[in-house]
Order: sequence, then C-alpha cells, then structure tokens
Amino acid sequence: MRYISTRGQAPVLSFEEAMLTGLARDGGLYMPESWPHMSAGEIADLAGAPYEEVAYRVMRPFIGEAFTDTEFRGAIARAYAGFRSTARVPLVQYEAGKFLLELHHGPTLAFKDVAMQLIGQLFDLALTRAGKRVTIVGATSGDTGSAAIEAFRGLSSVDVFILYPHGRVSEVQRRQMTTPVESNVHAIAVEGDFDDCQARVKDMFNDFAFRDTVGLAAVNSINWARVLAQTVYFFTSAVALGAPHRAVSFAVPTGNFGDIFAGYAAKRMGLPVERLIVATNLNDILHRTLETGEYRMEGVHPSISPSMDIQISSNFERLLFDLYDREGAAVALAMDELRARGGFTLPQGALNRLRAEFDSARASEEETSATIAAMFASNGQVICPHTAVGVHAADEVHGTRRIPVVTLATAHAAKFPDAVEAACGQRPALPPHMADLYERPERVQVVANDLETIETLIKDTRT
Ligand SMILES: Cc1ncc(COP(=O)(O)O)c(C=O)c1O
Ligand SMILES: N[C@@H](CCOP(=O)(O)O)C(=O)O
Repeated sequence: MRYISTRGQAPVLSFEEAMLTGLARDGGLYMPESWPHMSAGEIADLAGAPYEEVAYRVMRPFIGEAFTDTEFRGAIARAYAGFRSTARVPLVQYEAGKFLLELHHGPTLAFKDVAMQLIGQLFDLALTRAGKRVTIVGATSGDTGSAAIEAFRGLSSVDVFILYPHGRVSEVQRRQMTTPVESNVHAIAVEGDFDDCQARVKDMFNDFAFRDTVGLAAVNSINWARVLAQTVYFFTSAVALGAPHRAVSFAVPTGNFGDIFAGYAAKRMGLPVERLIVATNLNDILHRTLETGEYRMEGVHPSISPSMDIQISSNFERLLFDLYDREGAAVALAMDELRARGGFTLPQGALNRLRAEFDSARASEEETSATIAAMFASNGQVICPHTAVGVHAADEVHGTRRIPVVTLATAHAAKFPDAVEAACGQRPALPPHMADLYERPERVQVVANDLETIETLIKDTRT
C-alpha cells in the first residue's frame, strides 16, 4: 500500500514513511492510494474474535512491508494489554436499538488511547530499528495531548511537545499533561484556542528548516496511522450487531473529523455502515456545511465539551479529497480559499455525495446537559459531555429507525467532573491509577501564540 497527499504534490510514501512523516510536504494529509476491500465473508469471520485479532486483520492490508506479522501482532498485544476492559472497547445497550461504544477504558480515559497506545509501539519499533530520534509536536484540545504523553513518556527515541489552549481544557486533562515526570515529554500552554495550536503545528511542518533540524513527527490525526487504528472499533461494534448481514449507523462526537473519517474508511473497506452522523457542539462548522454547502469559519466558542471546541476540522480535507474525485489540485484550491477568505463552497456534486453518507446535528449547551441528565435518570449511566453530544445527535437524526445506532462514548465522565455534576448531580470519580492526580506537581510553560517563540522553546528544550 502506498500513501498519497490530498494536495497531490508531495512524494508518495510507504506506511512507515507516512507514519513518521506526519504532514505531507505540500501541506496535505496522507491517504491510502486505494481502499482495500474486505469481503462479506471476511467481515463475518471477525465475529467473536478478540479485539487484537480484529485489529490485526483490519489494519494488515494498510501496513505493507513496514512490520513483520510477529512485530505487528506484538505491538497490538502490548498496546491493549493495559486497557481496563477485556473487550477493550465494550458495546453497551442503553435503549432499544441504541448503543454506546465505550472507548475510554485506556490509560488516559479517552478514545485517543486506542490509536495512541498502538502508535507508541509502532514508533518505538520503527525508530529503534532505524536508530533514529524524532521530535513529536502535537496540538490538543485536551485528550490527544494526554494520550500522546502517556504513550511516549520515557521512550528514548522521541521528545514530545504538546500545545494546548491555555485555560481551555479541563483540570483533569491539564494535569494529565503537566504532571508526568519523564524529561522527554513537555506541556506547552498557548495563549490562544485549539485552532491556533493546530495552525502552529502545521506552520512548524511547513517550516522545512525547522522540520528537518528537529526531525519533526506528528501524532495528531494528521497522521494516517491514528485514523487507521480508529477504524477497528467500527468493525468490532458493527459485527457484534450483525454486520455484514445487518447495517449499522454511527453517531460520532466530532471536532477534527478524525474519528468519523475512520468510520467512513471502514465503510469504504466494505463495512455496511448506513449513516455516519456528525455530532457537533456550538462549534458547528461541519453541521452548517452539511446544511448549506458552505464550509465557513466563525471563531471558536468555549463549551462544556471542550475537546470539540474546534472550527478547522483537519480531516475534512481527507474527505474532500474523495469528494473531489481525488484531484489534489482542487483540494489545494479549497484550502487556499479557506486560508485567504475564511471558507469555501462545495460544488453541488460534492455536496450531494457528502449528504449521501453523512447526517449531522448540533447540541446546544443546554441540550448537552439535558442529555447527561436524561441518560442518568433513565438508566443510571453517567456519560461525558462529548458523548452526550453524540447521544443527542443519535436521538435527533436517527430517531426510531429500525437500524441500530451506535454512539461513540469518546471519553470517561471523570475527565469533566464539573460539567457532569452540574448536569446530573453525580461527581464521577477518577479510577484508582489516577486517584492522586490533584496532588502531583505540575510542569508547564505558558507561551504566546507565536511560531518563533514556540520553535525556539522546542529547539532549546529537546534532549
Ligand atoms: C472526548 C472527545 N470526543 C470527541 C472528539 C472529536 O474527535 P475528532 O477530533 O476525531 O472529530 C475529541 C477530540 O478529538 C475528543 O477528545
Ligand atoms: N479533540 C482533540 C483535538 C485533536 O484531535 P486529533 O484527533 O487530530 O489529535 C484533542 O483532544 O486533542
């Protein structure tokens, strides 16, 4: 399998190269050259298999020669051994035809662990073999950062710098990033919002002198390996509900469009996914795009589901690539317009194709809180605000259709105790391995939203 850039002007790479490269050198995102297909028989055979086996079978066609079977299976086994559920990502029914896919049983209590724990293993294998060292720079609205720091802390082949929006992540999220003691991981609080952090990361990749000096690598969903690892749970959950013989819809709490794009990829591979429901909070650029055909920025509004406080949904570019018949020049033009004029209009054909696969719904702050309260009142489940945005969307869009709908429970409620307690009166407790989080000393640098300042800090701090 080879990987091509969404903007069509960067070198074609192998899986290992794409994984270690991050952003393509033309500013685009790497995509598989074609979608591997799983037959109905191959999908049916996944029924009852352990998560690790499904992960191996779903991802193998994308990996090429990068890792031997033994290496790849070993990496998968180590990645998920520490999850607090033997199912790894349990599927829980909460109402007739409605399910929660719990993706928060990894070490940092969010879905990011599912991909990040594996990427940590794969980076370590590839870098150790090549005798290379890289500098990972990531942007986070709270969860990617903690998952990355957890996955890479103490590894000798990487330095990790995580940019997060100062004052705009929950206290638990901040402490998860600022309390690890290992000297190769660093939290940087940027005076700005998540979009600023993500823009600075992309600026660093586009500054080739800096990029090459520090050996820059990415673990945001810029990195195809992140999205790939997230396709697996669409398979495990759909198969548990009867795929390939029965279709399933998914409601996905959405910010950077990485998780829902993984669902789209699973569908391209042959999984019978009926509808992909984009669930947004106040930051509803994707909902507006589906309604109007205009992808237009409006600024970021802080919300009680802060990990989704995002306007520029990085992975929407990957979908555009498919919607524009894989014409890199057309994608590059749209991205230029986004930068220069704050938005672009989808051609009617592309909009029709978008609407053929995706629905959307937006949850106000009141609707998010009401959903947390209603879920607790009806079945005693305490869900996080991001999950609540998904449940709201599943109710609003999917209604009582006969096809089952799975909402991705993207984080543990304990990461957002204030919002959850205000909504349903329950203060979720942190699991035992994090019980002393509030007592651990913090280490963080607060910096201006300025490329040169951030680059200098990284150059001076890396080991
Ligand atoms: C808890 C949580 N839910 C949902 C999302 C949105 O996921 P994505 O950015 O892949 O759309 C995020 C951030 O990525 C998150 O941290
Ligand atoms: N919500 C994310 C934002 C970054 O998303 P990513 O999937 O591109 O890493 C976060 O929690 O950081």
